[in-house]
Amino acid sequence: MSEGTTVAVQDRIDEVEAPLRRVFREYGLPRIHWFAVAVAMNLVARLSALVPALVLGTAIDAVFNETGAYDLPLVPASWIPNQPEAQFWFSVSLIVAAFVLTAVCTWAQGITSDVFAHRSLHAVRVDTFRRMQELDMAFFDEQETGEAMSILNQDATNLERFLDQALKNGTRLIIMVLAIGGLLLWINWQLALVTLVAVPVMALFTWWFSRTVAPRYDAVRSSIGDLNTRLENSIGGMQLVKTANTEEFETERVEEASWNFYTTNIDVLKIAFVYRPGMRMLAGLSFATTFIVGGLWLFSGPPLFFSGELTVGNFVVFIFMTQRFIDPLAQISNIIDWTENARASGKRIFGLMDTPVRIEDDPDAVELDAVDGEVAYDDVAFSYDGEETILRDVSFDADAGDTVAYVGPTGAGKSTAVKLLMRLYDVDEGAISVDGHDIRDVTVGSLRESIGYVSQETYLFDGTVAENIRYGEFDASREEIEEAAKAAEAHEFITDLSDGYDTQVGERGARLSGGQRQRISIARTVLQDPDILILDEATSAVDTETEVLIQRSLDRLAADRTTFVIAHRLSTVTDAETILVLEDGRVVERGTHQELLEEDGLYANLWAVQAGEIDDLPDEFVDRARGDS
Ligand SMILES: Nc1ncnc2c1ncn2[C@@H]1O[C@H](COP(=O)(O)OP(=O)(O)OP(=O)(O)O)[C@@H](O)[C@H]1O
Repeated sequence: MSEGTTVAVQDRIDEVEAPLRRVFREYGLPRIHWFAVAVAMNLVARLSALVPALVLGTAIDAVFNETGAYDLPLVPASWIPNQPEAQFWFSVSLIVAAFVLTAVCTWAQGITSDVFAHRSLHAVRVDTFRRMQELDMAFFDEQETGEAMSILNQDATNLERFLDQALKNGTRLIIMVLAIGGLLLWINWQLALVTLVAVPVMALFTWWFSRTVAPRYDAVRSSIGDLNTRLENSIGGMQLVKTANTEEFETERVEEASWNFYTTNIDVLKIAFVYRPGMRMLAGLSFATTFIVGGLWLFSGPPLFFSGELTVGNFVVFIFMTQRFIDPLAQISNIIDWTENARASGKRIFGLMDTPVRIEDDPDAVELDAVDGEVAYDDVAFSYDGEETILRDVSFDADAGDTVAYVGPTGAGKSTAVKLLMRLYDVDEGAISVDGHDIRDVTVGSLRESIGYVSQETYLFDGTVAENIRYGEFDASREEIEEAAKAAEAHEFITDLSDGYDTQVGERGARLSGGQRQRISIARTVLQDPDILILDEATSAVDTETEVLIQRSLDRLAADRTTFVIAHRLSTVTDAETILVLEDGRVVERGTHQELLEEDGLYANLWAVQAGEIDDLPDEFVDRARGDS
């Protein structure tokens, strides 16, 4: 038995490892030059931001108190003037220059890190969307639209915030901790140890937080997907909601999904409520201890086990620097927040990207061109879930130009049979061939290009009538579009619309009637001029008058090409070369209309009911259609 078409995206999500490393490797590395410039600018900006405090401390001791020599790290002694007044102005110039440098570099760093993040995410979003389109229909059967939208929108945005904010602040943090830590140790290593003792404690606390919060973020991401699905479903079905008077019911369902989102968020916040103030407290403690020890040192010499000298200038630098050192440390909570959120989102994005594409071109696939339209099904069997067989032993040959009709009770597998021809799903057993080529040996693109599909569920894109007819044949001229519309009996109503072919159809064609939408979709197929045509209950959604119009255009469309018709109304298929009667996934009768009437089986019974010759189907057929048998 085959594994069926089930696409378990959730399983893939669970299997994704180190998603952020992967984002960086696959999307960050190709744009690493932007990141490198951002890091360099960050480095210069952060280091130059330390200069004013350092210069101030030195100036206090050397210029004002005259208790120390004027020397600065990395500044050659020959540059430093000897006179106190000159030293004062030298200090002022350094401080101003440092401020300007910090501002310029911060600006440059902001731009480059934004460009890096947004370009990387643009690529992630487009790749994810492309991948999603490559997945077979089973993915779209199972995946809710809202969930897919939330992966493309929110999850991508979370990654963007990681690449932008988290990396920017993360590098800033590393630079600050290393630079200031080093500087403090250089100025007075003993007092520096007092300040730095907070670092390992904060690191441990952060490690605990990120481990505890990670699974909770997975739940948040999943609950927002559910909420989006709920909203998308309710808004998409607004007509039904209104006519069924179920606004309250829908509100309750949205409320439930929204509440679930709230509770998952609160689960994260419960931990964050401990962590964030905890980090602030540790930061405050570190600052206060440094201040107390340093203050006592200045008043009455080194306290406790400390030794050596601490000048006023040193103390001022320490207080400034400790503040600058502690602030980014306390910001770790935000970085962790962004990172964990992005990690959960990255798993969902890569889970989708890792979902295998099962219907794709064989490496040796050939283009299917100049198609005659011979179609053969050879012992085809298929199941959607790997368990319940939907089609079995389906075999027939259709010559080029033939019309093959599928008839039979609802759920017999008629639509499934034609979907297999378009490779929306692959057969489990047997084979389908076009012009003698197994459809798995030709490119999916060329196969689908040679098939036109008109179904009862027409889908129009938001845009004009002309754009919808041209969809897929983007080079078509206005004349060709109008010719196609005329052949589809649509030209007249289109010219009566307010803007003719330039009339906006509204979302999903909402401003048009069902029959009008149907004729636009037929015009699209006329323009496509396919070699093989599939009409899946193409006239079922319209009134009798429109049906006559549509049927006329369909007959014209079907005239010279191999056509598959699925019809409940048997009067529309009496001319078919072959009628296949499907029941429970098997072909139970086959032949022309006349032959099948003579056979006096299921088809003859269905015909008799539709022709009004008998009032009802025999009970056994009704039971079977109900699924009682
Ligand atoms: N995407 C799907 N996933 C799982 N099962 C499906 C899917 N589509 C159809 N089925 C099942 O396959 C069986 C055949 O469905 P199909 O749409 O081919 O029948 P049909 O003969 O075209 O019915 P109808 O005349 O009502 O359109 C049904 O039992 C249906 O529930």
